[in-house]
Amino acid sequence: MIFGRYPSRDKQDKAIAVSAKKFRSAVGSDTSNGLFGNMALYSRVSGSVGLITLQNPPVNALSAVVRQSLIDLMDRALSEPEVKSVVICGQNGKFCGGADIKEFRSDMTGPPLVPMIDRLELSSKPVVAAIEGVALGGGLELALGCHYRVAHSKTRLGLPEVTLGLLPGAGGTQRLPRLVGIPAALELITTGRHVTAAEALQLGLVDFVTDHNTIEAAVKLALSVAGKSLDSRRISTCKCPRPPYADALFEEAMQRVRRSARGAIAPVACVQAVHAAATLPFARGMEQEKQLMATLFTSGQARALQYQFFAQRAVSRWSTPSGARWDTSKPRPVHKVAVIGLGTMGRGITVALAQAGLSVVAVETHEKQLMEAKRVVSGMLERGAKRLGAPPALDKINYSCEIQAVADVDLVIEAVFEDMVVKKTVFRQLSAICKPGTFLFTNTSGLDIDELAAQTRNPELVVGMHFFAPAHVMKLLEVVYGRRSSSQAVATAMKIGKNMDKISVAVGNCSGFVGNRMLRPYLDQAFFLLEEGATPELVDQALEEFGFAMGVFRMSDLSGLDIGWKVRKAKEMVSKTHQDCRYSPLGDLLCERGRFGQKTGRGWYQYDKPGGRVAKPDPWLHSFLEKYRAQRGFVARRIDHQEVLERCLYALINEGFRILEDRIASGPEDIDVIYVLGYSWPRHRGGPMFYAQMVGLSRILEKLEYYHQLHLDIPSLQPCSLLRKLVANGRPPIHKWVEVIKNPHSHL
Ligand SMILES: C/C=C(\C)C(=O)SCCNC(=O)CCNC(=O)[C@H](O)C(C)(C)COP(=O)(O)OP(=O)(O)OC[C@H]1O[C@@H](n2cnc3c(N)ncnc32)[C@H](O)[C@@H]1OP(=O)(O)O
Repeated sequence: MIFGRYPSRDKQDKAIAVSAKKFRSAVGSDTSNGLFGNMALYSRVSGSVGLITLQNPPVNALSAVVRQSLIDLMDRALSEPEVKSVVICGQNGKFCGGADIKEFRSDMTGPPLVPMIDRLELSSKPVVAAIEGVALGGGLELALGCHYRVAHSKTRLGLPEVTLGLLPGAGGTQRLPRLVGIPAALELITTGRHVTAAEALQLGLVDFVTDHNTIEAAVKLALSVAGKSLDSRRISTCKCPRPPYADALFEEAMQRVRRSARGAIAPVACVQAVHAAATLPFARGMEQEKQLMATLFTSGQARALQYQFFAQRAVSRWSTPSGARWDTSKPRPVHKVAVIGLGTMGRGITVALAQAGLSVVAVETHEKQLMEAKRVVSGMLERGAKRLGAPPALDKINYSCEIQAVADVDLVIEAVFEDMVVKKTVFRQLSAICKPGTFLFTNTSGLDIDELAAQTRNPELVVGMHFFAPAHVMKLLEVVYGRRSSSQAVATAMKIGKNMDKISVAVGNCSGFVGNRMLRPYLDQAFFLLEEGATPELVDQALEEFGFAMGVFRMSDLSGLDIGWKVRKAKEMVSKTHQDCRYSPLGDLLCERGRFGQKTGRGWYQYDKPGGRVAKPDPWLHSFLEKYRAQRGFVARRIDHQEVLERCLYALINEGFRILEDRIASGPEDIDVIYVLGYSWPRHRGGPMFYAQMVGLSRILEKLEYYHQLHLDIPSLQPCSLLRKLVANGRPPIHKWVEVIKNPHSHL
């Protein structure tokens, strides 16, 4: 079980591509002497070709048993005199998803990958990789050890190890640049980007691409190259092509990864490893790769990134406190969806739905706005289609000014203005117009789902969908179940999210849900720090050094200070007197002066013009802060980066524990996925709850207690009782937290 979730169903792919099995029977091959290695199959096809099929569902990962089987079966192929060449393929139309990432968390056993691939390359008989589906990480490195590579046209290839905090440590950093050149190798290895078969062919990464039976094509090639010299086919023996501008290339790559990686160490190590390929003989380059890998492999960043990899998959196995679960709740089929309100969010949602192949009725009440929305949506679809090389899904959308147009849809996503009164009116209308059983989903960033559901005849059909802007681009979707949402409605929302290529996280209903609820104490601390003597520059610098793409104030300037101001005014926070509980009016005061951020050219920073993007420290703001402090009795003191991080991040984490305790999120992975995908939490730090574990729960508790004692008027700094309980329970690892939450008397 991973991270305390339900284990996934065996996701054996019903392969589209013709499988090795089918091919074997099609060519009437010699399977009678087939031998089952533990997780690879050996057979002889076309008389003289040894066919090795990796068999480790769902992605044929190179686990210890697979590696051993591969070695045994290669030995067998080499020892059989009738066998003149070898083809390696993967079961179920997937070549190989790489090393088994689950093994990284335990003591590695079984034969290592590097000598296995070296041995393969040294084989006296030609080895052809028949690549279908995916060849990723160790899977591609295995293919690079083969002498020839044949790929199906639908295959994706890549070295995504950097996204797991690693480098392609099975020779990938040394063989890839020798094969495709330094510029392409640098780009692929430092980004982990997958390439299509067509691009792979262009790069020289594969020798041949087929639309037909890949194994048949590979066997044909294997037959044709049998007995031929392999000297030029062993990549490790090739010289790495070194362009004259190589030094500048490495310099530029290093600068790029340092800039974009924001403290992540793996991309830097990737550049260093490729540099070794360019400057050292293969064996010494491999030594360098090994050394760099050793540092990465045990790093906290690798643990964090691998945790995030599994967390993003675990969130699909959702559950609610009332007992609804992913594996017992069936989504209802949805063919036609309506989107109500075609502002920025509604347009993005319309695009995402149409791109997912759903029929969409897009509704906006005013003709002029409808036409404008149609123009923008069509443009977005056309640009997206161009990128993907597919036709735009323009005909999937019908535009209407009439809300009655939604009468026959299966599902509505309401995306009108974020205002409870407006939304309630729309929900009452929808409830009256829609056919019975229509799901009514609302796009909201924090409004009460139960209050909206109460406006309808069937509150069980109502679910919240918190999209993130731009809605057709951002991967995250918070699916918010209310008190009365049916499990079918939740399952349907999760399924629609998946269809739109989102990572959906099911969360409970509360003000701000998970993401925005945790943001509140974080923002509050940032304001309080300004009151106590910090500047926006200092706070932002601390957060950016931590790994956020933008500090809180630069982010606030970008999104517009007026948005939060409107919300605070609606909640009457601006006008209220705050007696027991500290409230900073700094944001409100800036808005009152027309400083809305980038759009007005002034906010927490100054910009050269309204709409300008380069933030510069603003002397006006510094003197404004001084006057503010003097008027309100704050004595400015020196604040360092450590305090900024502790106050902002620990307050946010504390709210995360409250969310877990309230069962709004069903596990820490939910929170961590939401923060990494929706709030730019640095991925190499895993997410706020994973970070809390890395820092140590006792330390977080101790620091919160300390700051709370200093600021008794800030309740969000008061340590949550779940945090205390976890510390009292001996600080269990993150995957055991759920046990403590579910069983308050648990003694782990
Ligand atoms: C040194 C390091 C070396 C040599 C490496 O090779 S590191 C691994 C490099 N490979 C990768 O990073 C590939 C990771 N996998 C994927 O990108 C995708 O899973 C996929 C493109 C291969 C397939 O995608 P999809 O069809 O959408 O399926 P899922 O992503 O949902 O995955 C299905 C389940 O398989 C588990 N999985 C996938 N890859 C691996 C792996 N390499 N090792 C172990 N397990 C893997 C994945 O976690 C899913 O299972 P659950 O988590 O849902 O239980």
